Amino acid sequence: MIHARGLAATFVTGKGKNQREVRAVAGVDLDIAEGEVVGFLGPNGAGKTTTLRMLTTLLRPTAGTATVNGFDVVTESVQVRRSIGYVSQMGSTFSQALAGDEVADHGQLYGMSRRDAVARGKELFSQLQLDGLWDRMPKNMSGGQRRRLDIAMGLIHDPTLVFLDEPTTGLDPQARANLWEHIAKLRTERGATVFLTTHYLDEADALSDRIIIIDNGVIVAADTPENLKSQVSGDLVHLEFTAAGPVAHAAQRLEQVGATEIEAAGFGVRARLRGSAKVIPGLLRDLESAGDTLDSIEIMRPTLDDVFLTLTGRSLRDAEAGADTEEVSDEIPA
Ligand SMILES: Nc1ncnc2c1ncn2[C@@H]1O[C@H](COP(=O)(O)OP(=O)(O)OP(=O)(O)O)[C@@H](O)[C@H]1O
Repeated sequence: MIHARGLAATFVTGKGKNQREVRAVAGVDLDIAEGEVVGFLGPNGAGKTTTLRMLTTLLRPTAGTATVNGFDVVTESVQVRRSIGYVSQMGSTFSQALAGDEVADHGQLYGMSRRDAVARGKELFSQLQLDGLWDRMPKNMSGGQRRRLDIAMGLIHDPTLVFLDEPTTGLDPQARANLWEHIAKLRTERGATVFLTTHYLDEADALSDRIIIIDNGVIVAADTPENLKSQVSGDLVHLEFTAAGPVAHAAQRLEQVGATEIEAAGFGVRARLRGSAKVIPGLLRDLESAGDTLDSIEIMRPTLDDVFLTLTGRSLRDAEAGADTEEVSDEIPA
């Protein structure tokens, strides 16, 4: 479905002495099979949107090659565009038109007859829980409804491959969860392949068969969420005692059972521990028989943020905080 080799995009920004090159995407290889839901994850400015724009033919690669649905993104851009659905980060519904008309117009742009476009649009409105909103202006819809309308526009011509750029950004948790359901159904009910960018770790985890992590324009990992998380060195275990006394003993016991990254502070100790479900009961018995009174215990399974931290040495949230926030021009090549 999608194959890319050495895909790269470099932008030149500024003028004269201030001119500089930004390597937004620095040689990306991708292979995405039919029916996969792939989450493309990375901090702000990592190169997600730029990669997506190259794959959807909105931006010409500086180097490398890519085929989408068997068509070359540079020499067969028209065929690529016709065969995909694309829902951009900004959404596409700004006009004063009624929602249903916009969706049907969009279908006609793809060569559908008005009749087919309206019929298909109505079907999509019903599937995306937009019933009754055909004659409403998008500006009078809620954020979640507008995002689902964007998705209806992206699906009107029945593409088998759908690109979604940050589909749930700005939505409240309930609207996000609702959109997740619809995205999951794209595959289960329509057999679509979905390539979505996000910086929500929970979203990537919940929706994707496979996750591709990009950082500074380079892919740093590509695997199933489970495999990625199993690379992280164990669960995070946090033991809290009623006094400082037992902390040193607990840290020692944790070390003996193979824990790493042991940190003791105040009345507590935290560490990474592989197979914690098997090890913890014995450890607790030992502590109890030594008279160490435990106040609380918390065991946290590794998250995709831990994966990002292991791979890059930074937390995804810190990476976001330090992201390049420079204003950029929007170049769409001829
Ligand atoms: N048209 C442009 N001109 C100059 N620089 C650009 C342009 N588009 C993107 N960039 C730069 O390329 C880098 C990657 O940007 P991109 O939008 O692909 O990141 P992203 O991972 O999608 O980020 P976000 O999560 O914030 O959408 C950033 O440093 C950005 O400033």
